[in-house]
Amino acid sequence: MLHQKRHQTLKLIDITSGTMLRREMRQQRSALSSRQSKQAMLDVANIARQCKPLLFATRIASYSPFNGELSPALIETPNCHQHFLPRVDNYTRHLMRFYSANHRRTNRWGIVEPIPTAPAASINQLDVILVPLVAFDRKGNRLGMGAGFYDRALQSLRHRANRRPLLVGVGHHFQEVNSLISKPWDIKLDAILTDREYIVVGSSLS
Ligand SMILES: Nc1nc2c(c(=O)[nH]1)N(C=O)[C@@H](CNc1ccc(C(=O)N[C@@H](CCC(=O)O)C(=O)O)cc1)CN2
Ligand SMILES: Nc1ncnc2c1ncn2[C@@H]1O[C@H](COP(=O)(O)OP(=O)(O)OP(=O)(O)O)[C@@H](O)[C@H]1O
Repeated sequence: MLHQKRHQTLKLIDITSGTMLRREMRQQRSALSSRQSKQAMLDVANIARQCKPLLFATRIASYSPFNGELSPALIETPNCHQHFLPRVDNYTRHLMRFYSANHRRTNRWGIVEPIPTAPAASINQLDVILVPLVAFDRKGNRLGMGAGFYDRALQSLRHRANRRPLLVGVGHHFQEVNSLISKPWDIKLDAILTDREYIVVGSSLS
């Protein structure tokens, strides 16, 4: 009951303040035990089998989880022969790009990222981008870490309808909220993959 009340409150907070929602969700994520995180990792891999674009994709950008993010590490991508990871090149200029994941190091936040000499991928060379998130809604709105790295990195997709990567948000089911306010710079997700379901945005099936 208490849990339900808290959940309802969260959904209201969401409408007024992304900052508070972000803090709540990040706390909830970090509070998961390692057993729960491992189970969620197995569950999301299972659900990902319904995501056909992932099975066929040859170039995929994913992320190396930190801060309680749901790990995509066990998701099967049988046709992927080029794997990319994000790297923040300039924190103050909010510059993030995707680079080949073949050689990696750990950065100042403890996130595994490609080394400086790794080849870069332009956004349109990618088939699927697995996007980490702090909160999401079923309309494809996403709340991230709050630095605008993904929104800026993906902004070229704003007016591009064809030949664009599929943007698949990945998060725990409890990171869903009723409705997030869409900001002018936000790039919407095409789908969301959780440990419980694969949600196709705009599909009545989801
Ligand atoms: N797994 C994963 N990798 C990712 C991202 C992500 O969200 N998830 N990013 C998506 O953006 C980029 C990293 N973005 C980050 C944004 C904020 C903070 C962070 O911890 N900020 C501190 C305060 C900043 C500081 O002074 O270091 C904080 O929020 O407490 C870390 C990474 C690139 N790689
Ligand atoms: N394409 C853009 N051009 C200029 N500024 C942007 C752009 N995208 C985001 N920003 C700025 O970045 C800041 C953070 O945006 P927002 O709160 O939407 O981040 P987020 O979605 O939580 O983070 P991220 O995109 O890194 O996952 C905002 O203040 C916004 O002004």
